[in-house]
Formats: sequence, C-alpha cells, structure tokens
Amino acid sequence: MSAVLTINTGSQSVRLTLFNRQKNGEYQRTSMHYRDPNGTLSPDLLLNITARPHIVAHRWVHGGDWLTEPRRFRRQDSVAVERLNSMAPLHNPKAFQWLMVATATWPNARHILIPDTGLYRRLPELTWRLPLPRNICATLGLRRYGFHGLAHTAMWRALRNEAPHQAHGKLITLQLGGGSSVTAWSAGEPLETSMGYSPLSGVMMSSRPGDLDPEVVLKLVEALGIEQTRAILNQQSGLFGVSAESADMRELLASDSASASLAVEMYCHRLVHQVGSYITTLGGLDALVFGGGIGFHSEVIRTKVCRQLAWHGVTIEDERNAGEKLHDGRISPVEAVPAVFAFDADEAFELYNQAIEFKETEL
Ligand SMILES: Nc1ncnc2c1ncn2[C@@H]1O[C@H](COP(=O)(O)OP(=O)(O)O)[C@@H](O)[C@H]1O
Ligand SMILES: CC(=O)OP(=O)(O)O
Ligand SMILES: [Mg+2]
Repeated sequence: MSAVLTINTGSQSVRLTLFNRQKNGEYQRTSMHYRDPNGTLSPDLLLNITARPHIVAHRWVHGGDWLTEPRRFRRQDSVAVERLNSMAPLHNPKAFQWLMVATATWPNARHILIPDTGLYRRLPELTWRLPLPRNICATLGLRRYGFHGLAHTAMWRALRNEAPHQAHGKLITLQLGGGSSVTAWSAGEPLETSMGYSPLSGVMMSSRPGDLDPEVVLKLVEALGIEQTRAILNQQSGLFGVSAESADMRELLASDSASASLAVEMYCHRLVHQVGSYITTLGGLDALVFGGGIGFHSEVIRTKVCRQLAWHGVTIEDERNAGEKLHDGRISPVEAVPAVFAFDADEAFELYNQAIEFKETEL
C-alpha cells in the first residue's frame, strides 16, 4: 500500500486529502478542510498526520513559464519557485510555506508541484496572447496564464461521466470560491478563461476586483504605491470592498445591509456578463456547470445567475437545485438544453491523478 497526500492551499481554505492506495489501484481517502481566510493557518498542522506519504502533490496556483506541467520539486528549485510568489500573492507564498514544512517532514517522499495554470497551456494563441507589443510580452512573460485549471478539469470530468456528449460540446464551467473564474470549452478543449496574467482578473471575487480599467490601477499606484495597491487589489476589493462587511458569501447572503446585497448583485451581474460573452464566442451553449464553495453550495447564487440567462433557454428545477443535490448533479430538467449541473469540483482527485500519472512517466 502507498499513500499520496494532496495539499490545496486556496485563498480562503486549506484542503488536505490522504489517499491510501492499494496494489490493485483502488484507494481510500480521508479529507481535511480548514477555513483560512487570512492565510495564517500554520503548516505545522502537517506534523499531526501520522501516515507517511510516498508522494505529496502540491497545488501550485501560478506556475508561470517555469512550471507548465507537473514537476518534481528539488531543493535547488526553491529560487525559481519563490520567484513566482508575487504573481499570485494570496496563493503562491502560502503554498511555498506548506511546501517547506512538507519537505522537512517527509524528506524521502516525492514532492510534485502541479500547476493550476497547466490546463491553459492548451488555449489557442488567439486567447492567450495579450494585445501588447510582442517583444515586451516575450521579455516579461506577459500572457494569459489562466487559473483554477484543476477545478475546471474536475468539473469537465464530472460532466463527462454524466453527459459525455455535452462535455464535448459547447460548455461553460464556473468555479466560484474564494477566487472565481469562468472557462469556455469547445469539443473538450479550453477556449477562453476569465483569469489572465494573474488570478486578479476576470469576474468579481471575494476580495479581488476582477477586470478593471488599467488606468484605475495606474491611479492607485500613483496615489498609494505598488505594495499598497497590490494589497488593495488582492485583499480589500471584490465582495469585501463593495460590502465593507465581509469577503464571505454566506455572511453577505445572511446580512440585511444594502451594501451587502449590492455586493451580491454585482457579483452575479458580472458572472452573467462573462457567461453571456462566452455564449457568443462559442456560438451557443450545451451545458453550464457550477462548482467551488459558492457554486456548489449556494442555490441562491445559482438561481440568480440562471434566471438572467433564461433568454438563452437556461432553466433549473427548484427541487433539483435545492438542498442535497441528486447524485448526478443535474439541476435542470432532464431533457433541457442547455443542461445545468452543480458538482463538488474534486480538485484533490485531480491532484492525485496527475501525481500518479507523473510518477509513472518519471519511472
Ligand atoms: N452554503 C453556502 N452558501 C453560500 N456560500 C458558501 C456556502 N458554503 C461556502 N460558501 C462560500 O464559499 C467561499 C469559499 O469557497 P472555497 O471554494 O471553499 O474557497 P477557496 O477559494 O479557498 O478554495 C466562501 O465565500 C464561502 O462563503
Ligand atoms: C486561483 C484561485 O483564486 O484559487 P482559490 O479560489 O482556491 O483561491
Ligand atoms: Mg479553491
């Protein structure tokens, strides 16, 4: 028997999952989910894990051009890995701290870094290239990297299990958690995604603004300097900035203040705007899939978004959408097109799978 531990350091949570793998390839899993809204949870928690993992798979949110596919971490890589930190300040520095404790705790395990950006190396140039001077982009590594690749892939696989035809059609997946992003797929390949050079762009998020006029960013830098601007854009904007109350969707939905409901409405409005634009890019829509802490758990947010997409024939059934989901995740009527699903996007299994596949090619 061998053990694989997956570590997923999200902006609002840390998820640890231990897979005990038998010789026949079957496994048992144990999951631990911790809330960590300020990124202050101590990685020393790993010391409580009594199992000795053979493989530790680390979700690496920003892989940049250095980490484009799973890669074994070695001590001499530390400088290259740390260099990626500033491009995803809510994620990479935190993942780095957990990596340092994990490598010290299990020095003989294989530590595999798995980029959240990996999926989007498959984007066409039409959508990954930025409309800036080519030479500057090449020198500075400016391009759309795309994020939440593990979660969007997990949603795609879950859909393929339930409705293979739709997974290969015109599809939009919504990962709505601490960070939120939307990916458009065509024929099983990613075509567009809302996050770009960093996980700051695209739709509105818990504490990040999503797309902004670049001049707004220049104004902030001019007035407040680069460090404060980075903190505002990563930690003080989005739902938190607009509501001036909380970055947590549950708290905003429970609040009766006008600023909290405006924040929720803006969040949904921007999602609808993004989905509508992707329906146009795809030339139609076969399926819409919700995932992430908000997307999987909040029937209210799903209802608000789907209601505004009714013009395109998006319908959901209240009983399917409410409470515990049917095991197949479908929340639209059975024959409806577009079909609508909600899945508990299994990033841990995606990490596990990619780590096992990588190990096999490495041998
Ligand atoms: N039942 C629920 N209703 C609305 N929002 C929820 C619910 N459960 C979790 N959430 C929201 O999910 C978000 C966290 O998403 P999650 O995917 O766990 O975070 P992370 O980005 O750290 O991976 C929080 O804003 C939380 O309020
Ligand atoms: C990329 C990203 O924003 O991830 P998360 O939603 O887990 O914070
Ligand atoms: Mg997450």
